[in-house]
Amino acid sequence: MKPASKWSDTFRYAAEGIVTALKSERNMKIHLLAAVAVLLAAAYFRLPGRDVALLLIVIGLVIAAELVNTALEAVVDLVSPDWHPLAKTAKDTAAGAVLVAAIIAVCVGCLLFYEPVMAYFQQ
Ligand SMILES: Nc1ncnc2c1ncn2[C@@H]1O[C@H](COP(=O)(O)OP(=O)(O)OP(=O)(O)O)[C@@H](O)[C@H]1O
Repeated sequence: MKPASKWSDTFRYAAEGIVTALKSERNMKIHLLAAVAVLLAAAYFRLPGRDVALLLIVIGLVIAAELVNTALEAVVDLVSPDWHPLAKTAKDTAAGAVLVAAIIAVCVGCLLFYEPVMAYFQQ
């Protein structure tokens, strides 16, 4: 039986997974840059803590969806390197999950930034 891994190993493997996804997935880099830009904008417009918490939730949702999508792509490429309709379904639906999360994140961002941005330009 495989020996139980330590907590530190668990975190290290998870960090390796995140770094691998960041290096290999262009979309992951875009999501991360967008997240940093949104959080900087939230600080600039002094969004209340509750709104920042909502932004963190949707940012986490998008990044987690992209990580799962990356994992699924790797598994599909491993088990089905040749074209297969089920491989297509798996990859397309996983990509769809990222798209849904990203659309929700953009909607939440628009709702939260609308008032402070309008107030800024009406000054
Ligand atoms: N083995 C396969 N069988 C059938 N269709 C596939 C297969 N591999 C990829 N595809 C199709 O090609 C699309 C792109 O697959 P690919 O592995 O290149 O993902 P990707 O474009 O790199 O995704 P991402 O941008 O999220 O990294 C999939 O969504 C799917 O429709």
